[in-house]
Amino acid sequence: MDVASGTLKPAGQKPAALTIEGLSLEFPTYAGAIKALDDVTIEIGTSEIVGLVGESGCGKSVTTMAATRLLPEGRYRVTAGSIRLFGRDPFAMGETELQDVRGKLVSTIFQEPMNALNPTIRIGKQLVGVIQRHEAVSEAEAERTARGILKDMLIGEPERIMKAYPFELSGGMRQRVLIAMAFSCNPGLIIADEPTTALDVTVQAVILRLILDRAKRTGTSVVFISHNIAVVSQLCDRLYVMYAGRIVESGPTRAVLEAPQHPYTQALLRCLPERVEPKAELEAIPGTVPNLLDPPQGCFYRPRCPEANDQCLAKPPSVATAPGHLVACWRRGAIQPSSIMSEATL
Ligand SMILES: Nc1ncnc2c1ncn2[C@@H]1O[C@H](COP(=O)(O)OP(=O)(O)OP(=O)(O)O)[C@@H](O)[C@H]1O
Repeated sequence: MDVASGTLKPAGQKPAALTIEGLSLEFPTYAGAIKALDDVTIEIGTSEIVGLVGESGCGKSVTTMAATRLLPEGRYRVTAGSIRLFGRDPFAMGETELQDVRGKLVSTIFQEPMNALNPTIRIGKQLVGVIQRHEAVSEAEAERTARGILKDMLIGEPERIMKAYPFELSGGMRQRVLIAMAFSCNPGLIIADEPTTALDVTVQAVILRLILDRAKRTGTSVVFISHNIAVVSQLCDRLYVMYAGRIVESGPTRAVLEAPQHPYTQALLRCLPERVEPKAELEAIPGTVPNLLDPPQGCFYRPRCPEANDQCLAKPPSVATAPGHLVACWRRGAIQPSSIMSEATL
């Protein structure tokens, strides 16, 4: 099954970059199990640019970290579902295979580049090290590749940057270096986990564009993770909207923006600062996100949802409302979606 579109794929087609089907995952704690993911289904096709959006703590990072086995081993339990990275099960991989996959097939760009760079080693040496770890090339060749990718990241003086230590660079420059590192082994999939949240707004757009442009040129799939639906909408072919560990809506970006069906997606769009008049008060979604130790019965958005009724005491199934557009809501269509988009200024 092609999970994204609900259609059958022709036999022999290349496996998707990432397929997650019905994944449920929890963190056991003394206070009980934190149910971080519940029945999450996601598919990222080859060369596809996909956004994963939702409020802080909804499970965006846990989803992709589970897929790349970056969650702390022994501290979580997968209670249902499956993951395939380029057709392979990451949970069936040994440490060597896993190291090979991370870097060669999948690279993650995190929010804080300082944590990902070694502060005591010059940038050039780190970049060359990454390239040589994954490709049998000479040091001179790896240096040439490193310089080329840095130039691609609009770094005017790659020589100077290669000689620098991480602390000598601005936050934006460090993030460009990390992006260069992520692309340096031509991975099939890049996971960009809030890569610009720590940067100035002016730098953010440039960095996101750099990732997108390079990915498009190289045919790399990208998952952009963000709490800002406006930001990812400008970059992605498809969107997944997450709430309290569940995917509540997914579909082609245009369809989700122009006809959002889930009251949570509609609320996210209403709360965009971009559509608020200058000096007007910003709207917020009333209520708070549920406690994942003890989530509410049925639809997790029910306690905050203005449309909820007794039917919402049962878990809503994911239903296709248009080709590739899936919504998990009993009350889908209860609000006229067009009224939201006509107000929004995306
Ligand atoms: N190692 C862990 N141990 C216990 N709970 C965890 C662990 N990692 C994540 N969680 C919990 O899992 C839930 C999902 O977290 P996650 O980091 O995926 O959210 P997120 O949507 O990426 O949020 P943010 O936008 O703030 O990064 C949260 O309730 C979080 O507290």
